[in-house]
Amino acid sequence: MPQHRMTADLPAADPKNSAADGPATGASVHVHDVVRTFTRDGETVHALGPVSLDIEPGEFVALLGPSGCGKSTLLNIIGGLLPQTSGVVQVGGTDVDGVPDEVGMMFQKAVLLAWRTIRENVLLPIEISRGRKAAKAATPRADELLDLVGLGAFADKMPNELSGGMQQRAAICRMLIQDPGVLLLDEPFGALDEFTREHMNVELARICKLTGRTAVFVTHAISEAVFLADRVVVMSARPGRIAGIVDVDLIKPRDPEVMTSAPFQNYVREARDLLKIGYDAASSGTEEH
Ligand SMILES: Nc1ncnc2c1ncn2[C@@H]1O[C@H](COP(=O)(O)OP(=O)(O)OP(=O)(O)O)[C@@H](O)[C@H]1O
Repeated sequence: MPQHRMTADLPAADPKNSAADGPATGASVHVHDVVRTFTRDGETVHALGPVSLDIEPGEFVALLGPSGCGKSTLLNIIGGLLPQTSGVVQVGGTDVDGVPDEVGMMFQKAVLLAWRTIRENVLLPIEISRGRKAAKAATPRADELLDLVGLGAFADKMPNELSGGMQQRAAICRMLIQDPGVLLLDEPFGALDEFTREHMNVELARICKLTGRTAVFVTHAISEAVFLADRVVVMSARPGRIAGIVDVDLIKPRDPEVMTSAPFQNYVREARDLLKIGYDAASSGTEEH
């Protein structure tokens, strides 16, 4: 990390802090018999499905599965970035056709614009969708969100002055600025060191609990999935299907200490067994192309 970069501690959880209050609850997600194929070198690649999944408003779902099983494909279909080949996808009860207003997305890289300040980056989605005037009017809200993730003092800094974890926190604010009911997160902290990643997961869980938003979180990491989720949806190797679902009945908010507990380890084992079933099914010849 260059020396001029700054770091900031996350603020302690404050139940009274309502800066990220958006809709009272998150939106539902409905996925029914969704299939996605791609054409590669003239051949059809069966990447996903059929997959069916219903996610309740305010629920936190982790999509867990081996590399290439179609997790990102499913997330991008829910987020309207990629059309399904067949099947039905609804967010908030409405068919997905393009990126729904209710959806906010976050990826492994924060991809902040280098020539805009942190605050201006957070305001970018509003500027794109509703213009500069609306973005200016939303400045107090951007500052509230930056406060919420401990970046209040960094609003006027440029992205290259912040550490990777701080840039991801700014990306969380950018995702929340339009008050989306559903957060779609594709390995958002995968590029961060383990300690920062753990902090970010605690922070994300806190924001989701505080605001009641629905979240769909893609990960390869079993313990991360169990730590964050109400339900861990385990996918089999390509073509990705649901191998099974683990209901995680651990009180929230969760402290990282919970990871050493016996119930947590049991959930991890359950998810690992389901992953193994998915691998075995794929390697025994049921995998399609
Ligand atoms: N645009 C595309 N064209 C052709 N094949 C694709 C395309 N996008 C994805 N695929 C294939 O679909 C399958 C699923 O890809 P996807 O990225 O959704 O998997 P994933 O589970 O998210 O993987 P990872 O965990 O490694 O990111 C892979 O075999 C991938 O190569």
